[in-house]
Amino acid sequence: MTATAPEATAAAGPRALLRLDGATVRFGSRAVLDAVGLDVAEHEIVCVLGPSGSGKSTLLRAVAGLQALDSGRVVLGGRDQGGVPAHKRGVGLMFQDHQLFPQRDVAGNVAFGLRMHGVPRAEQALRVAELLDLVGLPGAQKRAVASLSGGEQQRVALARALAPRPRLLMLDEPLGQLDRSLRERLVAELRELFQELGTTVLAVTHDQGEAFALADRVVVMRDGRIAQSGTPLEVWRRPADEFVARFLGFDNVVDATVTGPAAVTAWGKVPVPDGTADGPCRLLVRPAGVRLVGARDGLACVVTGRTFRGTHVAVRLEPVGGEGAPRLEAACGLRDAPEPGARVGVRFAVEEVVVLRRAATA
Ligand SMILES: Nc1ncnc2c1ncn2[C@@H]1O[C@H](COP(=O)(O)OP(=O)(O)OP(=O)(O)O)[C@@H](O)[C@H]1O
Repeated sequence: MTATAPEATAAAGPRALLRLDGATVRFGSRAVLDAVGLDVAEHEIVCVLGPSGSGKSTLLRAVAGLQALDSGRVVLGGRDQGGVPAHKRGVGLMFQDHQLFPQRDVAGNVAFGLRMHGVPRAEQALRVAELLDLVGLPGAQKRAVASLSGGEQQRVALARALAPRPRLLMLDEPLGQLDRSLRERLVAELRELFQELGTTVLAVTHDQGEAFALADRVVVMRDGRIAQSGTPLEVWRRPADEFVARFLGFDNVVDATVTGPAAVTAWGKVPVPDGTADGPCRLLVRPAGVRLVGARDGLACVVTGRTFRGTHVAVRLEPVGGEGAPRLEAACGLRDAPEPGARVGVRFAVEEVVVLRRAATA
């Protein structure tokens, strides 16, 4: 049975460098990759995102040739990779724990793939110098790996993966071990670097911030299937179903019955976008669409908490007296956020309302 979302196969068209077609991996009776269809276009940066155990690493390993498929195909550059061993696939891999060789210096690590390919020594040295410049470690050839910081080691690992000029670079939680501020800086640098080099990248991460900052296209996985595929903006603005919405941290989700321009919900009437079909559905209201008004207006709520998020304050709200009405989160300006305990009214802004597809049951 093919359970791939329709968006999953549509993105890249005939210029796909990588195509997965019905890719399935089973461990025992469980399909860890379940008929996955995915195209990655030349020069595209695709990030696969999903909770732990959703099959992200298995997908990478299958593309790399480190995990055999039970059915389906991996096609690279138009060629079916069935039977092609990992070292002949021309893909670069960088793993979370970056596995540098501790007994070799930086140059020895970066040149590893070049030595394997029999590149002459003088050429190796030139390429190593070029790559160290590129990743922001000029002149680091002779440094011992153990003397490098985590971020520097990550850059060496990246230089090593890029050295043989792989046609596809695959990153598994590339920045997983690093602290948040370094990760944010490196992810922006990585994106610029890949764009400059025209590298085609397939990365997996469970960190949505990382995926959204790095990718041209985000693929959200759930239980071995693709739940949604789209540009970061598309996925952010229109999460396809409740699973994706909640995975992105959107928890203002409620049962609704649509009649014309509004839906009846446990929060009262919520306006819905033009063209929404009448009938029952699940609705998401992004926090930016939960507008606080005077306590006598709209849905009566009490503020139960607030968290500063840098650019805004996330205000948690408990509807008052609404039988079973789910809690809400509102995004408020830094100066407008009410205190915990305050009574407020809530109105909903239609531009932040999303009708969710029913998630396929896992
Ligand atoms: N060799 C194996 N034998 C049996 N089960 C396996 C094997 N490799 C992976 N699995 C199982 O397959 C599922 C998917 O694993 P995978 O590593 O692909 O997930 P993931 O999304 O990358 O998770 P994480 O984010 O935790 O790395 C998990 O439940 C895992 O336990």
